[in-house]
Amino acid sequence: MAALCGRAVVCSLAGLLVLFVSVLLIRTYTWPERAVRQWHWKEPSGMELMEEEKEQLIEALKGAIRIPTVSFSEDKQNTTALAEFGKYIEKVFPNVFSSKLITHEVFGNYSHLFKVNGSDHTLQPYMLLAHLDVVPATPESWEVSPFSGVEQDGYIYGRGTLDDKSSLIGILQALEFLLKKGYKPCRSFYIGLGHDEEVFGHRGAKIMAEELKNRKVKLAFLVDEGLPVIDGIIPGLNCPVALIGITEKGSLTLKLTVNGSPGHSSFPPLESSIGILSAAVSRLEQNPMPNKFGEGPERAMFEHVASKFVFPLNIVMANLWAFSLVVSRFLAQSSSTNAMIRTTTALTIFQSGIKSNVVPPTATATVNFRIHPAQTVKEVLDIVRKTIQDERVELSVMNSFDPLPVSSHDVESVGYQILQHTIHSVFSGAPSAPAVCIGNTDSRYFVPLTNNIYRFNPVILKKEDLNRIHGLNERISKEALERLVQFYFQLIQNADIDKIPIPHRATHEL
Ligand SMILES: CCCCCCCC/C=C\CCCCCCCC(=O)N[C@@H](CCCCN)C(=O)O
Ligand SMILES: [Zn+2]
Ligand SMILES: [Zn+2]
Repeated sequence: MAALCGRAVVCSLAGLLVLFVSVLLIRTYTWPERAVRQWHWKEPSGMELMEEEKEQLIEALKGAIRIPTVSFSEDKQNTTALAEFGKYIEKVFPNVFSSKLITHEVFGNYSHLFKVNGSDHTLQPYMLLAHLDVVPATPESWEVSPFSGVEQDGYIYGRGTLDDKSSLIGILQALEFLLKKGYKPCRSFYIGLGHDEEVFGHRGAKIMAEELKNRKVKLAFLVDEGLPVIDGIIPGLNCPVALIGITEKGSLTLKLTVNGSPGHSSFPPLESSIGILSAAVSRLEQNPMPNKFGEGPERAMFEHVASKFVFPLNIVMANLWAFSLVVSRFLAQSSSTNAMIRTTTALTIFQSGIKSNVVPPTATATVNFRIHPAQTVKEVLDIVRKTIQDERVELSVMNSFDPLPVSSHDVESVGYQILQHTIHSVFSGAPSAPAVCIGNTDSRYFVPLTNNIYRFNPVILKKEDLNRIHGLNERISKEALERLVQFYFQLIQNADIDKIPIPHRATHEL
C-alpha cells in the first residue's frame, strides 16, 4: 500500500515536472510572436556617405569638441565657448542657416531652436533634441587633451564625443546633406539644441519647451539622447541590442547635515559630526533600495530580447513568470544592470574639516538617488529616513522629480515604429527593445507637448566604453560617427511617413 502511494507521488511529481518543462519550452520557442503593423516605408535615399562627406563630418565634430562648452554648475558655464559654438554651427552648416524652409531662434542666449517646415500640414511635427554643453574634464587624467579633438587609431577623442556633441553634429550634418540634395520634408520638425542640459536645462530646454507650449505646439514624438545600442553589456545576450528609453528614472538629491560640537582635537567629543554623518551614509550604501525588477518596464526589455540570449538563458528570459527572482539577483551583480532594477543610491559629495587638530562643527554629504519607475520621491524619502534613523542627521531636498511617464511603444505608435524601423535598417538588423533610461535628459521638459518621448543614442557601446561617458578618454570611432549621421539621415526621411498604416502580414517583431 505504502509502495503504491509512493509510486503515485513520484508519478505526480514527474507529471508536474514534464508540464513545467513543456510550458518553459513552448514559451521559449514560440516567443515572441507579436504581430507588427507593417508601415508603408518609402526607401530613404543616399544611405552611403561619399568620402568628401565623411571628411566634412569628421572635421565638423573635431571642431565642435575644440570649443570647451563646459557646464560646471547652473551659475558657472563657459559662456564664451557657448557663444562661439553658435557661430561655429552657423559656419559649418550654411544650408541649415540659409534655407527658406527653416526658421532659427535663440533661447537663453545660447540654446538654438530650428523649425524645418514640411509640405504636409496635416502631419503633426516631431522634434529632435541634443545639447551643446559638456561636463568638465580633468586633462591630467586623460591620455589626450579632452578639448583637442585628436584622432587616434580610427577614434576621435574628446569631451562630448559621446555625450552629446556627436548627436548634435549628427543631426545638423544629416540635415545639411539632405538640404544639399534638395530634400524637402513632408512632416515639419523641430531641432532643439540646449546649452545647459548638464546643469538641469532650466535656461535652455525648459524655456524652449515652455515657449512651444505657449505656441500650442503638439508633437507626434520626440527623440533625445539616451540609451545606446548595447554590445556585450548584458551577459549572455549574444548580439547588439538597441535600447529605446521609453521612460526615464526620477531623481532625488539630498543634502545631509550634522551639526556637532567643535573644539580642540586633544579632547574630542565622543561622537563627532564626521562620525555621525559617515555612519548615516554608510547605512544608506549598505542598505540598497528594494529590488523592483518586474514592477516597471525593465521586464518588457528582457522579454523582447529573450530569444537573443544564449541557451539556457533564452528559456529563463522567456519565462520570467518562473525565474524573475533569479534574474533580478543576477542583474543586481553589475552596476549598469543594477541601475535598471532599483532606485540607486550614489554618495557624491562629502565635506567637513579644515585642520588636523580642529574638530569641525559641521559635516555635510550629498546623496543622489535615481528613482526606479515603480517608486516615487516620497517613497524614497520615507525609506531614507527609516534607514538613517538618526535625528541628528538633517535632511534637505536639493532637487527632485518623479520618474517620467511611459511613452507608447506598441504597434500603432508612429514615433516608436519610425525609430525601430530606422534602427533596424541602420544597425544591420539589430533588434530593439523598450527600456528605462537611467540618466536624465532635457526631454522631460517636453512631457506637456507629447506622450511619445524616446531617449536613444545611435551608437554601439561596449562594456569597456561605458565609463568613458562623463569619464576619461571619451571617444567615438569614425565608423560609429558615420553610422550616427546615417541614422538621423534616415530617421528624418522615415518620419515623412503618413499616418495611415497599410495593413500587412503579421511577422516577428525583432
Ligand atoms: C540592462 C542593462 C543595460 C544597461 C545599459 C546601460 C547603458 C548606459 C549607457 C549610457 C547611459 C545613459 C545616459 C543617458 C543620458 C544621460 C544624460 C545625462 O548625463 N544627464 C545628466 C543630467 C544632469 C542634470 C543635472 N544634474 C544626468 O543624468 O546626470
Ligand atoms: Zn547628455
Ligand atoms: Zn551628460
